[in-house]
Amino acid sequence: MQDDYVFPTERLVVPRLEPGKQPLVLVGCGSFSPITFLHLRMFEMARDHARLHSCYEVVGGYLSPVNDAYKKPGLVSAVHRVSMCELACQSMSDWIMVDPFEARHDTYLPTARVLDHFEHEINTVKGGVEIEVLDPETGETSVERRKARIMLLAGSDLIQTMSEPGVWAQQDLHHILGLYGCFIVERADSEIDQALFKDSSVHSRNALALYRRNIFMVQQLVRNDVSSTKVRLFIKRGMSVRYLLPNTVIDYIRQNGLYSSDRAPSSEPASRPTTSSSTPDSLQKARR
Ligand SMILES: Nc1ncnc2c1ncn2[C@@H]1O[C@H](COP(=O)(O)OP(=O)(O)OP(=O)(O)O)[C@@H](O)[C@H]1O
Ligand SMILES: NC(=O)c1ccc[n+]([C@@H]2O[C@H](COP(=O)(O)O)[C@@H](O)[C@H]2O)c1
Repeated sequence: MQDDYVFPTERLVVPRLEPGKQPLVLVGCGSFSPITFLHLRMFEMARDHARLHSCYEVVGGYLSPVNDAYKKPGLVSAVHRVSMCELACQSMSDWIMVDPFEARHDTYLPTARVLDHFEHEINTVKGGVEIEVLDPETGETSVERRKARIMLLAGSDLIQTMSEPGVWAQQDLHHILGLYGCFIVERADSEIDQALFKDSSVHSRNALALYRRNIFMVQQLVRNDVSSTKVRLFIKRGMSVRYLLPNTVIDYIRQNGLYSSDRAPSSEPASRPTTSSSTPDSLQKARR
């Protein structure tokens, strides 16, 4: 990891928590090649869902673009993907941040390790997040620190892969779903089979059923089916992608000539993870 890395915290909000609510930080892991409006919208949907239907209040949101070593087709260099995510957040959001830690790491990082990084930075290094506390007797407010819950934010296609063999290490699933949890935004072409979560199903011993209470399903009340794959295809064909992603990102893509040819996405050398079965190659094979 490079020396100039600084964990971004400048957009963490300081909410006045209602009684019984706990602070929550959402971590969106993905390729973001390129980032679309739907990726940003996922954070808004999850924040509403948390406020209305859970004991959590979102205090921060992070995009964590995957490392180049993930080698997913269509992945342009992490330098570009991080830049596009930063442009999107700067121009479109006042609370979503980009953490380049995973993208800049020497090797691919399984999602469990990425969430550990957020837990470490927010709850160990910072000692938690700031929240506003109201003294009911005096009516005065003060700011105090509380540990934040860290959760993964993903689309329903990702949670489906959690029951596919070879994509996730079992110990990672127990770690991600048991220790952290996730907000899952439904995706048009990835209907969730509820049997995945039922104790009586054949999946009852798997992590999805075991930690069902830590998995929050977020309905898309206004369906948006945009995907990075479609955006890349449109650009390659010379078609318009306006209103599918921020103009700042469209300008960046044009200036850097991204996605217009089948050029290899990155020339950076990638080393392999050795700690679990979740190697980039095994993940991509399992998902083909
Ligand atoms: N239209 C969508 N609805 C719900 N979730 C989505 C949608 N598009 C992306 N996501 C989710 O956003 C996260 C990050 O997306 P990522 O860039 O990895 O995938 P993607 O947009 O499907 O890209 P690609 O098309 O390159 O596979 C993933 O968890 C994915 O499930
Ligand atoms: N074993 C793992 O940790 C594992 C498996 C599959 C996807 N992921 C993550 O999910 C995110 C999205 O991946 P896809 O773009 O392949 O859906 C990426 O950040 C990737 O690292 C992690």
